[in-house]
Amino acid sequence: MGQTLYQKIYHSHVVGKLNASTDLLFVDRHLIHEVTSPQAFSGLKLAGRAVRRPDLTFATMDHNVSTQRRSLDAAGETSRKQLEALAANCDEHRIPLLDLTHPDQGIVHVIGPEQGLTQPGMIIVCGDSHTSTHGAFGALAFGIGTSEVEHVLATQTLPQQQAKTLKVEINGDLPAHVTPKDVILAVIGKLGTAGGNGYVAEFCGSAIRGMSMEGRMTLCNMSIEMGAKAGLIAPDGTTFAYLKGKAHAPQAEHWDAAVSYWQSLHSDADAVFDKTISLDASSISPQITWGTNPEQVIAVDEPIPAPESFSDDTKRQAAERALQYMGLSAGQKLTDCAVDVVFIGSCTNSRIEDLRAAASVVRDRKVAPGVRALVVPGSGVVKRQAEQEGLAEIFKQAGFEWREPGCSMCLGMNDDQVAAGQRCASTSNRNFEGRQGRGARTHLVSPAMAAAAAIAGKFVNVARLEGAAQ
Ligand SMILES: CC(C)[C@H](C(=O)O)[C@@H](O)C(=O)O
Ligand code: SF4
Repeated sequence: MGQTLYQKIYHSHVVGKLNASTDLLFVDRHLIHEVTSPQAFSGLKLAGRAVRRPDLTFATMDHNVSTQRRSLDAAGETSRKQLEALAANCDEHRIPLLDLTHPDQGIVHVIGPEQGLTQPGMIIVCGDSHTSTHGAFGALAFGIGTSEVEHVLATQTLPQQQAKTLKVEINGDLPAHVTPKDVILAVIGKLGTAGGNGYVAEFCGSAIRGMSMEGRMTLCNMSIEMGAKAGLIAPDGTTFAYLKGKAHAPQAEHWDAAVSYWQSLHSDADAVFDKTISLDASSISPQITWGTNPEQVIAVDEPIPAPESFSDDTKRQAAERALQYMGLSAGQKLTDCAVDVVFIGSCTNSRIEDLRAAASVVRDRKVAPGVRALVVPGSGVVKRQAEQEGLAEIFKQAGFEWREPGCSMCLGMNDDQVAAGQRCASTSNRNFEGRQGRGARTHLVSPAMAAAAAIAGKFVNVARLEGAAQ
């Protein structure tokens, strides 16, 4: 029987067997940031151990940084301490760090691919759940806990058990204005936030093949939001073209050898998946979440479902509670709801293509009065490119704030928060209670939809925004 892509990568990394079901896997890349690494380094110090492979470990500052000004203390005392600890640990163990003075600093899941650190066939881990993003390159990438971060720092290996395999097949053409963000929200809406529990998902089908690397990253980024351990896409010409020439990508004579290995990284025709779901791309409309988990999602023109429409008790109760928290009622249309804040950013949607999509909606228009709108590029590389392409100017002219790179308003860990009761159109990946600040109400959307909301001052189907570009 053939193997799935996941199984191929898993098996090629086994360096030891710990018991009947647990293997020890070699880790090719360990990415670290300021939030989940300090305790791991303390543990290492207590045990008197060194970092085993500082050359395979890479750090960036992202969660706690201020995107308003480049200073370690700009987002408060706790942030400053964590950022300083990261800098000291990287210095002591000779780990490369993209700090606030580095021109390429940015969100960990944006910088990895950009620097060519993320490559097909690798195992990539990070103390961060959205490490699944890197799966877009055909790497097995997943988030780990702080004690596992310590284990990887000390040994460059990780004990693992094999996950089940889930195939998510998406064929057909996406309608105009429907983006990879809408696709993954629709998949989560169908599968539920627990539907992927215990699985590694592989996305395939003609709609996936047609996506850029940025789009594939958006998709894999949110595979954790359906409970999957990781999301994967087999590498192809699009992947190779993206990687060619990147700083850490294989160079010169190593390139061809790497590509010929990468070409073997796909699920065999006779591989058997434990579960399969499929979706027709042409049936997907722009999506928006109405509740407090990413599964509570609808097409933007649909009415909010009634809690009674859920047959499952837990889901019904979750819907009731979500409506209360969100200040919404069943049957209401989100296109009748005003927005207070628009956030375009996060490791889901802060790459150049996301900013291009948003800018094409914003061009020659103005942010509606009373709406606070910000664009936070995912990295210094994205920021520079957006400035060169004139996108930054389009945003600023329209009344958006144009920021420095970082996680920003994706989560309330820095100086960007949504106030209690305010409604935010956000391109991030989580709409949990309090995620963007205590009492904040988050609606997850694509960059184009967020941009349209900023202009209209309320949620609107970007396809119907008068004279919408694209
Ligand atoms: C802070 C970090 C541990 C967390 C994660 O693991 O995902 C964060 O990035 C998030 O998005 O909630
Ligand atoms: S941008 Fe948001 S989701 Fe991504 S790593 Fe930062 S906090 Fe987590």
